[in-house]
Amino acid sequence: MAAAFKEVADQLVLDQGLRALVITGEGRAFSAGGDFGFIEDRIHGDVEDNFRVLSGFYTTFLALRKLPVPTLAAINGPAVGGGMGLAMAAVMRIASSTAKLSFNFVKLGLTPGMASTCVLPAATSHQVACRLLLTGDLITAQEALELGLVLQVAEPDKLLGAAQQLAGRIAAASPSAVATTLRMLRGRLPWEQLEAAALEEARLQATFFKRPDCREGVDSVKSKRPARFGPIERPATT
Ligand SMILES: C/C=C/C(=O)SCCNC(=O)CCNC(=O)[C@H](O)C(C)(C)COP(=O)(O)OP(=O)(O)OC[C@H]1O[C@@H](n2cnc3c(N)ncnc32)[C@H](O)[C@@H]1OP(=O)(O)O
Repeated sequence: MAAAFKEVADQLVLDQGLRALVITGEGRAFSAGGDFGFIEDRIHGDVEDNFRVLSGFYTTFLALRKLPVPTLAAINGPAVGGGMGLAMAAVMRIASSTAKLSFNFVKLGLTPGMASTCVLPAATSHQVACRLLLTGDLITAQEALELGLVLQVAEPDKLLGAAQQLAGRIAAASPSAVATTLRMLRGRLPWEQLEAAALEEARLQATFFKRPDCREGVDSVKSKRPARFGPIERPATT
């Protein structure tokens, strides 16, 4: 899916008529993040291989931030882990009133990915980033609105329309003024900084997959039971 996503993003870069992009999930979720099967592969994988796969995975989705037009995420259902990271790669987010959002990495015994430690404080506040990344709390769309994580909450049947309306208002503005404004807004969090954060996070996460806490975290999330994590292990370094 990441490869297909990158292919579409690469084609869209060439589309001179594109003014704004709306992304949403198919089915009832926006994205549940890393598939359990993919996570199992990382648990059994070699650290270097994990790093290669994770860095490719995360930088692919962050490619949304390289598109010359604003991307809006219409969060139609659960957005968790890397799925929430994907929503954060958009410049604005509108959530369905039924959506649930979480950066649940720590609940899986993992450190964050998708440059979340860099993107989330910049998009919200340091306090909000600390709360969401250190607890892995699953929050409602309404709470996400109060925390400034999403711009708007819409009823499920109005979600796509609300996102398309916002995209339409962007499309009606001067394309070159929008493009330059977007470039300046993005410049406050330069791509080099984002990429460095994504790579540092991928490097750390690659090692955390190999720890017993990850096995326990995944089992507990899958079976919806409280986790029994071990004591602090020797701090990992990048
Ligand atoms: C490198 C990448 C790192 C990451 O992205 S880390 C994050 C990985 N993702 C997760 O840990 C998400 C775990 N899932 C959940 O927390 C919950 O689920 C949700 C909040 C997404 C949705 O909750 P609810 O609406 O109550 O649905 P439900 O009954 O828990 O799940 C519906 C079906 O979806 C399957 N499912 C959920 N998440 C995943 C996943 N990540 N990979 C594969 N399957 C998943 C379940 O097992 C179940 O399936 P069935 O209907 O057959 O029982």
